[in-house]
Amino acid sequence: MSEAVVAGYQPRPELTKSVTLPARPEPITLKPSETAVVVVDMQNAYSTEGGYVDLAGFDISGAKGTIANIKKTLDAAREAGVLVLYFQNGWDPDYVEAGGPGSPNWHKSNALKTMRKRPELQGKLLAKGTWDYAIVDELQPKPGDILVPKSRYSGFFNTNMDSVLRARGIRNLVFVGIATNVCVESSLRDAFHLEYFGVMLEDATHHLGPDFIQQATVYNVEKFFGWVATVNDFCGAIGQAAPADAAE
Ligand SMILES: NC(=O)N/C=C\C(=O)O
Repeated sequence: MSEAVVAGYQPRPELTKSVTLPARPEPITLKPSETAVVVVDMQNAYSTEGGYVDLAGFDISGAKGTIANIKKTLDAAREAGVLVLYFQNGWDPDYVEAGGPGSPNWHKSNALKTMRKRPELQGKLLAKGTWDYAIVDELQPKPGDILVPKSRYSGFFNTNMDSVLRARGIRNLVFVGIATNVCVESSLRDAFHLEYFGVMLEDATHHLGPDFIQQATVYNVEKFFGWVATVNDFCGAIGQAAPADAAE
């Protein structure tokens, strides 16, 4: 059955107009109706002083600028009718979803390791319902956005992400968030293997670790897994598709 004959279905022809996004290694053409912006783990844990990665000893001084650039990206995306999806990383308050010693996650998660080293933090890091788990105030989801909870680095693993996207005919994913080299890259790689076209906005992502690690992911995405673009280029391109009355 064609979607257009379903009662109550309201096609929005302006969203099917293609725009060309300047990107590396080459420009990519996107239809807003087939595109989603994926906001990766913009929780206090990853971008606010006193959150998990700060307590674990990572430098998050660049996170404020990343938040501002993501906000700009989301404003432009929503105005153009582009779907916005949020990943939210973490586990139940008892950390059952984190896995025990039989899970590599138990051994590699710096949140779990930090809590084992500092027992007074137990229950506070990345646990559902805590300040650490919450999305930062500046980027609170808006009506119509979709939230996908996840318990490992890739937002496609053990989540409904693929079904959510396929049900809406989404083919292109524009990734922003923290951390470039962990959850952003893991999710973009999985997106590639599931036949999605992944774009990373390099100035709306932030890395965990030395600066060269940001460049390593940019190289990987550009060369092997997708496309790299900037916030200004994305906003400029997607603005071409925004309904004429949206700016009034
Ligand atoms: N959101 C992320 O990239 N997370 C990275 C590390 C972690 O969650 O421990």
